[in-house]
Amino acid sequence: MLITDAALVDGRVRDVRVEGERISAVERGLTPDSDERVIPADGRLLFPGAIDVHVHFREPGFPHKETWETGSRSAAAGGVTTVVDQPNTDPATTTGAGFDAKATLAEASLVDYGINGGVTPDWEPDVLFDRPIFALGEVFLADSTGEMGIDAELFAEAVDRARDAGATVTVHAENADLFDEAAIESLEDDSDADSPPSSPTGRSAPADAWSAYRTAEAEIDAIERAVAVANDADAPVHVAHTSTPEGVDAAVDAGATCEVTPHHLFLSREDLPRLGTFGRMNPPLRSEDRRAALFERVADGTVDVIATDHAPHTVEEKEQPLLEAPSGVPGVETMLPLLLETVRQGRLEPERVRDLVAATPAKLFDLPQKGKVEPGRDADLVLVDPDRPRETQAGGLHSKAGWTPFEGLWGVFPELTMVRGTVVYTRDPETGAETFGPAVGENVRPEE
Ligand SMILES: NC(=O)N[C@@H](CC(=O)O)C(=O)O
Ligand SMILES: [Zn+2]
Ligand SMILES: [Zn+2]
Repeated sequence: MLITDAALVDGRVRDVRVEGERISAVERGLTPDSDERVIPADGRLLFPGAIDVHVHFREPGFPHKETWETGSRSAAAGGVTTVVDQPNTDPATTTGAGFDAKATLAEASLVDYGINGGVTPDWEPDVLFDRPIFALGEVFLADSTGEMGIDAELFAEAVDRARDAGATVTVHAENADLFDEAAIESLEDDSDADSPPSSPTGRSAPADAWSAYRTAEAEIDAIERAVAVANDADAPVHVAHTSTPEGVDAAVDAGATCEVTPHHLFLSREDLPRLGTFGRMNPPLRSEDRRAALFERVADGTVDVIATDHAPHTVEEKEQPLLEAPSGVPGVETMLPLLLETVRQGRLEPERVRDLVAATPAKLFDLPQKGKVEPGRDADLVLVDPDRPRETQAGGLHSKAGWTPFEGLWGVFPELTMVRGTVVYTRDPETGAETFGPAVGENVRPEE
C-alpha cells in the first residue's frame, strides 16, 4: 500500500509505503507497484495512531455501558489505534481468571490493546504477573467507580511487587481523608429520604458540589505520598488523570510521569451548570484558573501524556441525582480531534500533540514499534484534513454511552484509521458515510 503526498507532523510531505503490518518507507517520489493499493493523501496530515493508555471498555461485567466492539469502534473513529483497559470490571482484573475473561472478550477489538492488572485485598499478584499485563493499575488510592480503593500498606506492597515484575504502577491519586464531606452533606439528606429526592436531577443538578467535595488538596496530597512510596521502592510510577497544575508539578518534580485528560484540559467548573451530573467524574472538574494552568503545562511539555479516562455510563445512569449518578465521562473518540483543533487554532504544536498521545506513551510504556510514522514501525496511521473541523455531536459518535461532555466543541476528526496495515475506519468527508474494518486488534504485550 502506498499513501502518497502525506503531510507529516513536522511539515514534510512524503510518500509512505506500508508492507504487511509495517511502514517500510517514508520518502519522496515513491512509485506504486502495478498491483499496489494507492491512497492519495493530497497534502492531508498523516498522524501516528494515538495510544490511549487509560480507557474503561466495561467488559466483562457492564456491556450495557460499553463493549470491546463499541469501545474500539469509538477509538478507531477517533484515531486511537491502541487502548489500555483498566481493571474495574466485573470480575475485576485482579486475578488470573479476571484477566483471562477480559483477554477473551478483547479479541473483539478493532484496535490494539493492553490490559492492566489491578490491586484489591484479594488480588493474585503471582498469577497476575504471569499473565501478559500492560502495567499495574490504575491502582485506586480512593474509591471511584467499582470501589477498588486500597490502603497505604497494600499500596506499598503493590509497588514492591510491580518493581520486581518490571511493571510500571499507574495510580488514581486522591486521598479520601482530605475530601470535604460538608460540601455534599445537604445532598445526602435528600438521597436518604424515602420520598424521591427533592434535589434537582440530570443536567440541572448542583454538580459543582462534587468539585467542592473531592478537593484539589486530596489529589495533590495523594500524588506526593504515592510518588514518595514509589521512589523509596525504586519503582516507576505514573500518575493517572492529573487534574491540577499542583499535582502535575508534584509528580514531575519528584521524578514521576503523569497524564492529563481532555476533560480536565477543555472543561472546568464553569461548565457544570450546563453539564450537571454528566460532569461528575473523579477527580472532578476544577476551576477555570487551574484548567488554564494545566493547559500551559501541556503546551510547554511538562505533562508527559494525554489519555482519556474514557469512562462511559448511560444517559439513564447519569441522569440520577448527584450522589447516585456514577462518576466518569466518555472521551476516547474526541481526544485527538479536540487536540488537532487546538493545533488548527495555533494553540499547540503538531509535534507536541504527536508526543502527548503517541510517541511519549510508546516510549514510557515500552512500545518501541508504535508512536511515530517511521520505517520499521507498525502501520498505525490516521489520515485527517487538518483544516476541516466539524462540530462534536453525540449522535455522530460510536460509544454506547450515547452522549459526550464535549457536545458542540469543534474537532478535526479522522477520515481514515489503520491498525498495523489494516484499514479499520473510513469516513467520506462529503457524504459522512462510514465504514468499520475487521477486529484485528491484538494484545501489545506478547505472551511469554
Ligand atoms: N474517572 C471516573 O470518574 N470513573 C472511572 C473510574 C476512574 O478512573 O476513577 C470509571 O470507571 O467510571
Ligand atoms: Zn481513576
Ligand atoms: Zn480511570
